[in-house]
Amino acid sequence: MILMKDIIREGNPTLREVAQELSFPLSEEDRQLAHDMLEFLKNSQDPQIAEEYNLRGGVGLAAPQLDIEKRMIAVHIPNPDFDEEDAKSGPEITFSEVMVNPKVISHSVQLAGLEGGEGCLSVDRAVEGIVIRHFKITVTYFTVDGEAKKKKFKGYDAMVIQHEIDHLNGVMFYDRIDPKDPFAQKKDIVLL
Ligand SMILES: CC(C)(C)[C@H](NC(=O)Nc1cc(F)cc(F)c1)C(=O)N(CC(=O)NO)CC1CCCC1
Ligand SMILES: [Zn+2]
Repeated sequence: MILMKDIIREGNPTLREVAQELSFPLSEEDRQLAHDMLEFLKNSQDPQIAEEYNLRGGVGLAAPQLDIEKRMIAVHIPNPDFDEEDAKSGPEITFSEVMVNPKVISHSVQLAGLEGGEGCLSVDRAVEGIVIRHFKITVTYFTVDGEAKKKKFKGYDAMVIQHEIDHLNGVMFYDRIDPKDPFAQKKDIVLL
């Protein structure tokens, strides 16, 4: 199983590399990697397992964070409004998938950012400021079995996916904080 010690931290040059596309069919090794990445996210969101193995609760992970320069990301996004007492609150998990060779093929003009800023499993410090991203994105990607997919994301899910795809291109979240206006007071952005 993937542990925090397997996640490389800022300063490791791999985090600034552009990762390579995978070809299909995936090798057994790449299929195992995909499984392990998604399992890490599920483990990290399980209070018992996270405590036992000292895992930071993660919603997304990109292969370069494991020092593997391949275009593969895993996301396991809880529904912030989920309430087990209220069936109307929707599913517990909004999106859970390993995305191979993901690509943003179009996006909204409208910008957005998480009001509380962002962090990163590879960054052991707080970096303040609004990370400016697209409010809506359309993404093509392949599943582990090589099935081509195209999906639209908006809001929080779109933020997570953009954060992970950035890792495939050597971009860190703080690269997208405007140093002259870190709290984006002068920008027309949707605060999430
Ligand atoms: C860096 C960290 C703070 C751990 C961040 N988690 C997070 O923002 N909230 C969270 C965690 C949960 F477990 C369940 C939940 F619903 C919400 C995260 O996983 N990432 C992923 C990452 O570092 N990928 O490389 C950072 C997020 C910042 C915005 C998008 C992803
Ligand atoms: Zn990250």
